[in-house]
Amino acid sequence: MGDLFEFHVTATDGAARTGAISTPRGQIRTPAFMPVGTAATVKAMLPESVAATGADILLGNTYHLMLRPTAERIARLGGLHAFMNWTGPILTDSGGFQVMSLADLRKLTEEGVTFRSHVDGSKHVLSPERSMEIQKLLGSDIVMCFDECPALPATRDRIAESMRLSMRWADRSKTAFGDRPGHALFGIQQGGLERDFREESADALKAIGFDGYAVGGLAVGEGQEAMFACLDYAPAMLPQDKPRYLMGVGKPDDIVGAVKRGIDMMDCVLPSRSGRTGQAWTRMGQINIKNARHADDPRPLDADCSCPACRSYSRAYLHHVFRAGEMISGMLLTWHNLHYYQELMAGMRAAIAEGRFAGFEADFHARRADGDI
Ligand SMILES: O=c1[nH]cnc2cc3nc(NCCN4CCOCC4)[nH]c3cc12
Ligand SMILES: [Zn+2]
Repeated sequence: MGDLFEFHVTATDGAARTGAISTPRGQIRTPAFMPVGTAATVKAMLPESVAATGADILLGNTYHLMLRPTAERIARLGGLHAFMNWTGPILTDSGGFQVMSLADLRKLTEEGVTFRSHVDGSKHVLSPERSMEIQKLLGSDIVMCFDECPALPATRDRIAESMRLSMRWADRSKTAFGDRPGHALFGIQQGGLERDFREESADALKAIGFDGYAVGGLAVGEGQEAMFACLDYAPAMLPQDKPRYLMGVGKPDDIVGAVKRGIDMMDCVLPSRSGRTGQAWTRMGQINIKNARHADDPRPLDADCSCPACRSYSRAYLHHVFRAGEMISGMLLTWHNLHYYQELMAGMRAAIAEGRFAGFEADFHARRADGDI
């Protein structure tokens, strides 16, 4: 019996890789996109619908679940998989990123972060140890280290100080995580856009040793050009035989550029959040379905898309239900967007396996019109 958590690269094309992560709850085909299931649900989707889009793994947010319904209650009810009826792998984040962006009255020390819930004002603590305890109670398959992600732009001193704190927290996370066969702990590289700090962070993480490595500290306002410039060197600093996870990314063209640079896993609220606001992502570009010009259009969003929205509904219908504020509007566009994202991942996996990623990338950009279509 091999390791319960194992990553196999089956083909490479330049820096791009394709393969699979085997876990006790099933395979994760890489490169993989993880839909975000913030409060134990991918908003507007049934779990079986999320599976039908081709997603192998979901992301759960520790910050939200620890506040409501609490990790202890989810554990008493059998863990997050049973609770939300998702039998595949789940990755949970550590809560560190969201506590800094969502909570009130935060106080950050070497120990961790104390804060008040944005839900009911109750006081809470997050630390490497408490984050590991929460993620264990949730039963997640891939656990993220508790880290600090500095907002950009930031001075080199601030970036170095924050990165070194995150590395001390990574060590404490690993100690608190312990030895849990079949469960993985991922470290998170920090260092902003500073090559030397990225190297120092990668070295620190490799010395501790993790089952996978995330590239953190990006998609925080630096812009695509600066993010790609960092991805031109940062992923290669991480072990090539372990999964590399780029956190919080992104738009379809961000995703193609990240996979090109050696990223194996990504997550983003964009396809689901923008689906609820009427923004459809397609192989031809973006469609804002609320725009009046769709009111009489009998065509589907994308005639080549096999999702339920494109198979059975016109742009005119989607325009109507969005304008009328009907619940089906968010359901259909979320499903389409998640389906499109998974189709993009499947297309890249096949292209890398067949050594034609450059052609895939060229075709991806050639198809996309600028602006609304
Ligand atoms: O270093 C990190 N450590 C732990 N979690 C993270 C999460 C992160 N999420 C983003 N970006 C998210 C950007 N989203 C784009 C769509 O709209 C919501 C924000 N960057 C991130 C960096 C980190
Ligand atoms: Zn569709």
